[in-house]
Amino acid sequence: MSHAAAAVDALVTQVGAACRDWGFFEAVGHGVPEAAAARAVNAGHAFFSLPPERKAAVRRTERALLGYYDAEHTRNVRDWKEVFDIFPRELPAAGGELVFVNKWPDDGDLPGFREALKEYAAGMEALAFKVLELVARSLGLRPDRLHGFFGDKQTTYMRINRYPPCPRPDLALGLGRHKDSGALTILRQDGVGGLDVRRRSAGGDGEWVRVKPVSGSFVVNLGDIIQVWSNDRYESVEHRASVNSEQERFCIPYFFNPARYTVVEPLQEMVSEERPSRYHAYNWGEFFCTRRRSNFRKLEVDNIQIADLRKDKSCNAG
Ligand SMILES: O=C(O)CCC(=O)C(=O)O
Ligand SMILES: [Fe+2]
Repeated sequence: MSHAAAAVDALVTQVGAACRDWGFFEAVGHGVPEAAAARAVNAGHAFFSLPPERKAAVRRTERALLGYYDAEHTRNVRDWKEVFDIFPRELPAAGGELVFVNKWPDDGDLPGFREALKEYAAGMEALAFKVLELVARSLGLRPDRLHGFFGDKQTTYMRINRYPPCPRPDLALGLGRHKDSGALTILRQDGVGGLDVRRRSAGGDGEWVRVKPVSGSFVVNLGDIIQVWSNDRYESVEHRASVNSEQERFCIPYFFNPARYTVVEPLQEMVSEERPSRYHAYNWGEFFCTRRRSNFRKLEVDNIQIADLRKDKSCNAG
C-alpha cells in the first residue's frame, strides 16, 4: 500500500471511530483557506452590528424562510440568539410552497458581505464532500456512494449565529437541545465556547460535554440522515448551545442537505437479514419543511423527530 493510501485508511478508521462513539469530531488540516473563514466571520459580525431596522429589512417570514430572524424556537422553547440564513445554492421559488430565495442586505450597508459568505460556502461544500467520502468509506461503501444525493438541487443552508450575552445563563439556552436533521453539519465557532454535546450512553441520557474551541478547526457532526442511511451504525447526537453573561458567542454552521425529493431510508448495503431496515422511508423535503415551519412559535406538541420514523419505536436510540 502506498503512503498516501495508508494515510487515508488511517483517517477513515479515525473518522469511523468518532462517528460511532460520538457522532461528532473536529477537523483540522481541512484545506479550507483561513482567510476565507476570517472574511465570513467578519462579514457576520458586521451584519449583526447593523441597526435593527436594517436587519429587519431582511427578516424572514413564515413563507420566505431565509434571511434574518431573532425569535426562533427549538423544540418549543425560544432560543437566546439571532441568526441569518442563506442557501448557497439558491432554489427557484415553487408556487404555493415555502420559499428559499436569499435575502441579502443592501450592498451599500455591507460591502462584500454576499461575496464573503459565498466564498466561504464554496469552501464548506468542498470540505463537506471530503467528509462525506470519509464517512462512506468508514461504512465500507464506495467513496462516492453518497455524492449523488447532493447535486445542484441540494437544500444545503448556511447560518450565521450570534448568541448575545445573557443576564441569566442558568435560565436560558442559546439554542435548545436538538439533533440536526440533515446529513452533516460543519461549523466554525469562535473561542468563547458554549457548544455542548451529549455523550452517548447505554443506559439513556449521557452527560453534556463542552466542545473545546480549537482555533482554525471545524466541528463536524452527523445528522439524522446519516443515522438512517447507516441503519443505526451511526447516530446523530443531541447538542445545544449554552450562553454566558459576559461575552457574545458567534458561529457559522453549514448544513449539508440532499435535494428535496430525496427519499431517505437505510441504504441497501446497510440492510441484511440479520439487520433489517430500522426506518420507514420518508421524504426529506417534507421533513425539512415541517421542521422549519414549527420553529416560529411554541406549539402544544413536540415537532417531528427522527425517532418517530423508527419501525421499532420501543427502542429509544435516536
Ligand atoms: O452554536 C453552536 O455551536 C451550535 C449550532 C447548532 O447546533 C445549530 O445551529 O444547529
Ligand atoms: Fe445543531
